[in-house]
Amino acid sequence: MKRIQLDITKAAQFLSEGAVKAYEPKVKAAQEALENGTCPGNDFLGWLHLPSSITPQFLDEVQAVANTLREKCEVIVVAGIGGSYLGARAIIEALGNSFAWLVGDKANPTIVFAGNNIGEDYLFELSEYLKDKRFGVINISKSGTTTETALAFRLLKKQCEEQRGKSEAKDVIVAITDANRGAARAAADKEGYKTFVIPDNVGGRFSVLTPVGLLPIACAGFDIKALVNGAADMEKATAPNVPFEENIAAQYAAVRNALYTEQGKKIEIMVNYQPKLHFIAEWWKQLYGESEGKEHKGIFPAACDFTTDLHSMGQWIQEGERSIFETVISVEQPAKKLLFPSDDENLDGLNFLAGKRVDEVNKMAELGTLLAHVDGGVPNIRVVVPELNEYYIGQLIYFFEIGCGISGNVLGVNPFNQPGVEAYKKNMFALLDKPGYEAESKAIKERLK
Ligand SMILES: O=P(O)(O)OC[C@H]1O[C@H](O)[C@H](O)[C@@H](O)[C@@H]1O
Repeated sequence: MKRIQLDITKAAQFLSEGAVKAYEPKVKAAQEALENGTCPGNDFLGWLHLPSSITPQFLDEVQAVANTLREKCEVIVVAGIGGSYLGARAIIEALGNSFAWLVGDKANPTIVFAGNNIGEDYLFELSEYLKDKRFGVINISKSGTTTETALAFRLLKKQCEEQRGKSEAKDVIVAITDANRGAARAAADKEGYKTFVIPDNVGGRFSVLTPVGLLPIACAGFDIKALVNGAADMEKATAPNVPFEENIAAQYAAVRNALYTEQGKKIEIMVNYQPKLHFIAEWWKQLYGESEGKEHKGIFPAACDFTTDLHSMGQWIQEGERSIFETVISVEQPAKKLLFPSDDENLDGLNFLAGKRVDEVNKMAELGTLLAHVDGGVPNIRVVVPELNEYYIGQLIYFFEIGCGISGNVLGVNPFNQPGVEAYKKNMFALLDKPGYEAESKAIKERLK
């Protein structure tokens, strides 16, 4: 099996000589602190050796529950937000057919997502769509109290029970939540749902290799053993004993910190050339954004889909403020093969491409863009993925997780908390007159007068 590769040469050229190497001691210290559990947030390190500690028996148990849902449901609604949503969606979309919901795939259930917004139209339209479907629900929330998810789940549970009857609904609703606390746990215990526990020491954004990601991914028909294998191989390849030059997570953490502190590159744009990777970037944005954006520090993680966004954001990237760098996920081999046909009339002038694979054009777009953006002053990091399958996606996931753990420690923040996300919730509850928020309600309404 191949390994994901990292090429930082087109980023390092923007830095002073030896700048990446200069980060070696800091990166080593960060890795040791993670390994020894001496870093800030050390009660959230359960993800660190998760891939190598998942047993085949556990994966069999997840698969068995997935098989039951697959048998009994034509649609499975995955309810969750943030870390309880993005990993599953990222992997399912990266591995799936781009038109999954249109192709009438009889072998696999349709997976849809809810609980990640409060859009009334979204929820109404979802419930309309589900009306004549045999559907099940995976209710995912680590805290078990997240409003968006709880709201969607209340609607979905009611609809599922109305359509299938309470006792059958019980068999197609699964909860993934805390072992003891939260409303999702209370409902699961009362109704007798099958449950999986999100370990206390695995934070939401690091939880994709727990049942949070594994169950929906298995339900979609993908190989969770290969996924975990890929992650476990990357765990080995990025272990603290791997020399700095060979450790791609250490290199990634070093180069992005060097670009940030030495060159003032405050925005990292994750770029893909395969539309099905869009949600990998969404997952990555939460991982790095919530981990590093605190104490008024941190690189802002952004994302673009190329070549799509070259026709919109391309101008800004080429010539706007020079505060950005790019991290490109480059897929070596597409899964499918499509050749450009020749055309006798050649009205579009594209006969020079006849007989070439579509990917050959995509790769030249990628190379041309890389050179243009580097010429325009945008440092470029390339993450090369051999192909999009479960094994390499597993590698990619762990690479970004460990890279994030190291990078956040090098930056000097606690990468495993997210105190800032509470501010909007407090205001929202106060504005909605949630019981227990009486004083806040009064204060916020004063401000709005
Ligand atoms: O899994 P839950 O407890 O429902 O949390 C879902 C998400 O929402 C929170 O507000 C946090 O910002 C995220 O880190 C978390 O992943």
